[in-house]
Amino acid sequence: MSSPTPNSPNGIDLSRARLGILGGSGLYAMEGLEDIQELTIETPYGAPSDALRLGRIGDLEVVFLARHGRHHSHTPTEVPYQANLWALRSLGVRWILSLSAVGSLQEQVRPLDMLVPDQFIDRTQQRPLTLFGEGLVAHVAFAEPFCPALSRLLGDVAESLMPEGRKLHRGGTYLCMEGPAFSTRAESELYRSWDCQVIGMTNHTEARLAREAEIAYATLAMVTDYDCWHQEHASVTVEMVIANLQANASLAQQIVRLAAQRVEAQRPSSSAHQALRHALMTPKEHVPAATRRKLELFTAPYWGPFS
Ligand SMILES: CSC[C@H]1O[C@H](OP(=O)(O)O)[C@H](O)[C@@H]1O
Ligand SMILES: Nc1ncnc2[nH]cnc12
Repeated sequence: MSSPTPNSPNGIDLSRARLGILGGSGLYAMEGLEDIQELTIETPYGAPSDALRLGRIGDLEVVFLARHGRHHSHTPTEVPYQANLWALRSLGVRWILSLSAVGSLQEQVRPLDMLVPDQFIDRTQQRPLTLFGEGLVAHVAFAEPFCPALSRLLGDVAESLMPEGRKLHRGGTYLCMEGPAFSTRAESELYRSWDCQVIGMTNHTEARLAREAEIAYATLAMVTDYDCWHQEHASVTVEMVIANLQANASLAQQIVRLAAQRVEAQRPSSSAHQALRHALMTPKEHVPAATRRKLELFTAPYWGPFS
């Protein structure tokens, strides 16, 4: 492992780390990304959602990936989350900004507002639970599922750019549902009674695997609808989501560009960067060779290279 530097107080060298941007519904490309190379990467978990686009914002190297694919071909269940996270980490990504469409579960969180969540409730049923297994058990901490420093940076940038009359909400619980159908009214009311602020279908799975991949993760949730609970607003449709996303698209791109500049300047360290330090349960000599090889990307900082 590299020795500690002022940029890496927890012992990880962040001076050359890259920023990953995961684009969600309606966000299939990143404006302002320069010198783009398209990378087709095979991973131990199969192919990622699409080619990864490596480029630059200022002096920061940035990797963009459309989580549903650039033509929106993967359902929230089908997104190859494990492959996406492996591919990003293999390219040296240590921070992820996730851009996502969400429905609002609370009156004060209005369509066209944005929210930087700090918690999740997971209601998915058919998602990968881990990057590990096959003879190597890992239990990472996930009480704080989002990186506080990266979320603060993102919230500060978003707040500074929000137009009059639209609000940036800091904190709140993102309810992650399986989909692809939207919720029933009874479900929507249940999640409201749990004091969830927003609902989506992708971010919990991604954040959990990002933690295992030791990548700091923060979300810019773009509110597109009031789901189906609001008496005075029509229930969510894809048409409604896309219309409101389009209305927010250039603002979202602006927020990401400015956030990337701040990441470049601050290179924030995160406890996520050391999530595996006390999480690897299986003694390395008891891990099957094929699994050691498959998971070397994640274990090498602790166990050294596997030859
Ligand atoms: C098109 S509405 C439902 C769809 O939108 C959200 O996608 P993402 O999180 O990738 O922005 C939601 O999670 C659903 O996948
Ligand atoms: N109401 C909603 N439910 C789930 N995912 C969404 N994405 C955008 N709006 C949503």
